[in-house]
Amino acid sequence: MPGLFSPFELKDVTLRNRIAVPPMCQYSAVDGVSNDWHRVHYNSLARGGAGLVIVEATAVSPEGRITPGCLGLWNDEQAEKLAQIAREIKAAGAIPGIQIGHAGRKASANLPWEGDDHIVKTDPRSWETLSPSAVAFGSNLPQVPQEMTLADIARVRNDFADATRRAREAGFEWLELHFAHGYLAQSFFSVHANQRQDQYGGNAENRGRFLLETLDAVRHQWPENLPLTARFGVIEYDGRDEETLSEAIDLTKKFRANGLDLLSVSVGFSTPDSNIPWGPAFLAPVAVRVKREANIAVASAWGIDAPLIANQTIEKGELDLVMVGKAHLANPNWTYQAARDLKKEQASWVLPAPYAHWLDRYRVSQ
Ligand SMILES: Cc1cc2c(cc1C)N(C[C@H](O)[C@H](O)[C@H](O)COP(=O)(O)O)c1[nH]c(=O)[nH]c(=O)c1N2
Ligand SMILES: NC(=O)C1=CN(Cc2ccccc2)CCC1
Repeated sequence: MPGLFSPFELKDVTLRNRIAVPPMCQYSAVDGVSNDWHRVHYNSLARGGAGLVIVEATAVSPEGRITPGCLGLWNDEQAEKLAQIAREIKAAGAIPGIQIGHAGRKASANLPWEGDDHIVKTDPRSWETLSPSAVAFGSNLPQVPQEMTLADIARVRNDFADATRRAREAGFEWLELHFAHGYLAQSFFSVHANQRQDQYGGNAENRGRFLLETLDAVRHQWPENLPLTARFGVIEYDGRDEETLSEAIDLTKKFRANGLDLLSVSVGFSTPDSNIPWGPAFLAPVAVRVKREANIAVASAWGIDAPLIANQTIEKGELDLVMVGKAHLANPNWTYQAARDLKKEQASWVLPAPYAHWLDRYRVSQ
């Protein structure tokens, strides 16, 4: 059986295969509350056969949203609506995951298809952004954020813990902390964004402190028997990669020692002046290095959407989980298509009975 379709056990959770739908913002919420767009979206992805479906970046507080259209988990109404989505993902045979995060200095932005830039301050929809230091990202996000006080840091850490409790009560079985893509946690780790002189800035240990403290606060709210994971930008492609990777691997070892079960390896996106080597599975070799050197289960994404390549990364023991993003927006049944490409005939292994029964038996076309 192709490695891609082998089950994956992590703590008390078993995924039916090694395919995950990574979090992908839908920018379709009002006041952070999910609606029918999200229900149909996540149901179709779960019915498509992936082993794990991770709900998009969900903000731990109102100012932690990237845009006004982002989901939140800072109140009980949001949690109740998300609980229905968790139930429906599970009913379709996938494990329900959710990513929680804080957008930091990338917050208060227009939807991607409405500018993808900071909302002008005179617009009542805009809000003040927070970051380790008063340093703007630049480019399309020029707003200078407020430097966080120690009280801000403690509050946001508690917001992560509260959102974790709500995620657990909503029935999610896989938690992913958003420590990547230039958002708040990544910014604390970044030499570009973090110029603090206190215990949260300067050397790599200090720049990792917020992430470790947040992991610790979350771990106390998340059940010991369910996977606790993080998506972390381990490389920036900013000319400092060896140093960043080495620091990131050291921090990942500390994450593992403090209860992290898997790392979803990604890019930092902390500076607009990066030189990303876009291409099929470009990040896979970096993920393999993190897996080997930090000795932790890893998932990775970024152009790993050719079934043969995806299957190869699993069978060669390079990745434990493949995250297939944009390809799932084009085809929610990507997993079924991959099963056919890999000649794993039994559609019933990846699709619900109303579809699989007929596809298994009466396929006249190729
Ligand atoms: C529309 C959309 C929205 C999001 C994303 C991407 C896209 C296209 N991505 C990144 C995504 O999870 C994935 O890592 C990348 O898209 C790379 O994988 P693919 O090359 O698309 O398979 C993303 N990543 C993340 O950690 N949290 C998120 O909420 C989002 N949101
Ligand atoms: N919330 C997130 O983590 C997001 C990540 N993205 C990563 C990305 C960067 C560049 C190209 C594609 C995707 C885009 C949208 C939101």
